[in-house]
Amino acid sequence: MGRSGDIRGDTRRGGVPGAHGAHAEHGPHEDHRAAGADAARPAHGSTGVPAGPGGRGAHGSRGAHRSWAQARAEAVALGARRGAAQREVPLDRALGGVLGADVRALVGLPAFDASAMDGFAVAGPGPWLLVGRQLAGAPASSAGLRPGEAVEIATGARVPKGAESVLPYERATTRDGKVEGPAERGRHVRWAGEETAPGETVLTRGSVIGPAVLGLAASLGHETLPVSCPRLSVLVTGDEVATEGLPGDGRVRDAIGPLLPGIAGWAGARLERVRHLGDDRSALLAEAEGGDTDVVAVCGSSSRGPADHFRSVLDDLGATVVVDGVACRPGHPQLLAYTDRTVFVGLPGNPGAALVAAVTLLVPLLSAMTGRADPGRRLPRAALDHGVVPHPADTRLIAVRLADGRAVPVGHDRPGSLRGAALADAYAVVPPDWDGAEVELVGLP
Ligand SMILES: Nc1nc2c(c(=O)[nH]1)N[C@H]1C(S)=C(S)[C@@H](COP(=O)(O)OP(=O)(O)OC[C@H]3O[C@@H](n4cnc5c(N)ncnc54)[C@H](O)[C@@H]3O)O[C@H]1N2
Ligand code: MOO
Repeated sequence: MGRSGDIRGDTRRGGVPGAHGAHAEHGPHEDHRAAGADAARPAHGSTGVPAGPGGRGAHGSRGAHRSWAQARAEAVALGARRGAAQREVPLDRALGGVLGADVRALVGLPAFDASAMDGFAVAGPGPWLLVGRQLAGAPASSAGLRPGEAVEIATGARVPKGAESVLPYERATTRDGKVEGPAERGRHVRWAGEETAPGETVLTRGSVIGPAVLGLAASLGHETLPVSCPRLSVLVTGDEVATEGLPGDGRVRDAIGPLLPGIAGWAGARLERVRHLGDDRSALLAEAEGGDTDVVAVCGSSSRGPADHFRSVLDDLGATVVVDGVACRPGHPQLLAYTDRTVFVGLPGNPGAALVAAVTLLVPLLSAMTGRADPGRRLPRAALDHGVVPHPADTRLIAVRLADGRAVPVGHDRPGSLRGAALADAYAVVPPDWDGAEVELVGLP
């Protein structure tokens, strides 16, 4: 509804008559939030936003909005406190996981003295009498070499005892069963343990298990790796939310369930299941109470409407609420809470806002649970279109493409839409006091 999704209209100063950039991202329907949402907010947050009538938000809030940076910091701190169970996973299933413990070398690398070249292993000064051949995988003769002797040797073959170097073919001359050439003491042999000592720590907890990690682990003799992987389940609420078919006539397709497996995997977690509950409070309570995962994300119940039961369910569970509202646009209705068993994250129902909330709370939480760095925070700062207007109180997250070191808004980034995010490489983080300097970027998977 309302204005075109063109970013020029949405974010450039003066692009829309009378529109402030941040406010303009909401359609006319939602414009009550431009003026009213601040008043409708929970009581004083760190952003200095005034409370609604009676000192509480118009929604009867009990909490205070966290700044966007504080909210992320809270999620990281909670994730680090909770951690995640680790289990031994066979190498062929560990790709993409996160190491739950340091990995040590079970053997030194190389594990034996091995030739680094095809040629001749030689002992003492030359010329050398050729006494045999040593191929890779073959046992070395126990006698070894005496000074003045050589064996023809293949790359990767065991270097016999007594040999001091390998003379590559291209530097050797052979005549009458003898070898000559400029052998250099110690050269062209990979000596046992010279690269990695036995017992040395080669990888640390929190490292992402990529292909090279798997190869390294195998070369060090590991069959399994300690993988730490928080388990996430998702509860999608909303009677209007359908899982198939064409949207319309009051029904929307679930756009959050399909994006969360990728978010979870990116953050080093595993999404166990997505359940659709309608607006049934008792079902939400039962699922939240009986969950067997480390983290439960509840979608579409983060506001204070008549069918938003998440807060009262958290009350019933005796949960401690850490974050109740974040001073960011979109995505301000977000929640972070925990019980002894479970961490809960509340994502707004508007899909574009849900993705912003996911990178604000869920990804930092899950990555901190495994001790890994937040995958969204790998990008350097970038210059941003100066036409972007900051929100007076909230941090804006603006979908951008990255080109030549600049962040270029892609538009289409209304809270209810994922179109902008689908086109974007990252969100540009525009704090309320933005002065046009380079902005932080939060990468998207
Ligand atoms: N009086 C106020 N009303 C609202 C405020 C406010 O400050 N004061 N904030 C608005 C904002 S911002 C958001 S975001 C939403 C968040 O509300 P909920 O998390 O409770 O979500 P719902 O109300 O259930 O849904 C919002 C919107 O999103 C659609 N939806 C829900 N789930 C899905 C899904 N899985 N996939 C696609 N679309 C979904 C739903 O149909 C609604 O259109 O509250 C505002 N209200
Ligand atoms: O704009 Mo709401 O902020 O859609 O989360």
